Amino acid sequence: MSVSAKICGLTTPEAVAEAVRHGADYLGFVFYPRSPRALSYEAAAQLAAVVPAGVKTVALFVDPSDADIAAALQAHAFDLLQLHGNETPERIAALRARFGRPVIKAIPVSGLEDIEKARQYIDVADMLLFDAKAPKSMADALPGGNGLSFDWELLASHWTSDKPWMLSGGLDADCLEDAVTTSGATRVDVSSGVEERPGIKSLAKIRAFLAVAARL
Ligand SMILES: O=C(O)c1ccccc1NCC(=O)[C@H](O)[C@H](O)COP(=O)(O)O
Repeated sequence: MSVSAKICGLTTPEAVAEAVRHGADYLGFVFYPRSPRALSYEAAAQLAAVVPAGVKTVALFVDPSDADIAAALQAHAFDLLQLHGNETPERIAALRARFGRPVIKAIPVSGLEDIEKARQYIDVADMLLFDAKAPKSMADALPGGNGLSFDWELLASHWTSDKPWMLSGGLDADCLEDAVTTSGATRVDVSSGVEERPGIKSLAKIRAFLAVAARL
């Protein structure tokens, strides 16, 4: 059994092609202006246009307006929406209904209470993405893409729902096997761990990450 993989924060045609060639299942495009991976809708649409049908394109937002999502979907028919902010269950239900796209809801995790809080999204999101919550002391933290991990054991011990979920936060080719074995994840997501520096993906690290995912 291989583990499904999402490569997030892609910014160049070369990185998109490498991720597709080596078996990524999902490709994420970040629409959050403060991110070093942020793209315009037009730039992301150009990258996504060459992605083959079997690979899902994901448009990532933080507390978007309806107009933000409409503009992205007008530029390209992204397959899924990923919401990485403080979106409520009601907001997610409304966005799903309006835009007809499956929603991945990111859940920031630092402790057991965060796993419990995720339950409120089970009925409205199509998939959950458990990501590390940045500590308050990290002044320049983003809502995601910080290269931080959390205690993977929390998921194995406390997450009991059948709702599809992804493990995220601080993953790379070196820790992926341990992360998957410890958490029980069957889907994983990475950004910083396949980069040379923030916003610049490493083709070699993408290959190495996807090779581990494929053999797990
Ligand atoms: O990647 C970003 O810059 C980003 C900015 C704002 C919200 C979310 C963001 N990324 C979300 C992702 O899906 C990342 O892949 C996830 O947080 C894991 O990141 P990393 O720990 O760097 O692998």
